[in-house]
Amino acid sequence: MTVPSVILVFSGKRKSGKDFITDLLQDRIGKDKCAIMRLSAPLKKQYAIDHGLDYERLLDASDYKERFRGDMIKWGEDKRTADPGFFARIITSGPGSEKSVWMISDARRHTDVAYFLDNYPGKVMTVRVKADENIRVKRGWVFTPGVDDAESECGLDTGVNFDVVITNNGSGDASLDTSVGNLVQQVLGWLSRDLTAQQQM
Ligand SMILES: Nc1ncnc2c1ncn2[C@@H]1O[C@H](COP(=O)(O)OP(=O)(O)OP(=O)(O)O)[C@@H](O)[C@H]1O
Repeated sequence: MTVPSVILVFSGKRKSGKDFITDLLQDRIGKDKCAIMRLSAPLKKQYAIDHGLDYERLLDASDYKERFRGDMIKWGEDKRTADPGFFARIITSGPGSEKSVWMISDARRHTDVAYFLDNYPGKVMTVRVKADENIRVKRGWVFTPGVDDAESECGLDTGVNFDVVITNNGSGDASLDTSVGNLVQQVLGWLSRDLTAQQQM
């Protein structure tokens, strides 16, 4: 099993900007050091295969993805209930797993967070991305019953003491720059501590 120096486990509501923030962090930390891993990626691939669908179209922000979202969520929940580490194990053994910083961009349930905390003690930072509802609407979010009130959206609303909370109401927001900058510094700090520890071994 590859063990990175830092694992950032992200969660947040739809259109809060999880992808935007993880992309930003990856640019700042460096693509050579940092991988973005999506728990939903193998879910979509396997769901597409099982249901004869177009995998590429499930990945983008199209209506196609929205049409299948509800059923796909249920299918994934059933898989995760049977084996909570099923998707996490797939993404952490694939491309990018050799890098020292992993960013899991879409944790949804307590079992997702628990998987990383249990398997990588001392390496995990939990990060919550937040955005005001009106901002999420401007980004295209429409409340969808069965999706936005499901466990996959609300499972982490309570019960996790997030290590970092990022408020992402827009790129002109100075607090966004500050919180991203602080997180980058923390990650670099963990990386250099790990490097020093390895050199002393
Ligand atoms: N700070 C920001 N400045 C400008 N645009 C942003 C910002 N944050 C997010 N966006 C834009 O808002 C849209 C939604 O963001 P993003 O895809 O990152 O959200 P998400 O939380 O990953 O959504 P989902 O859960 O639906 O996949 C994207 O078009 C993204 O570029």
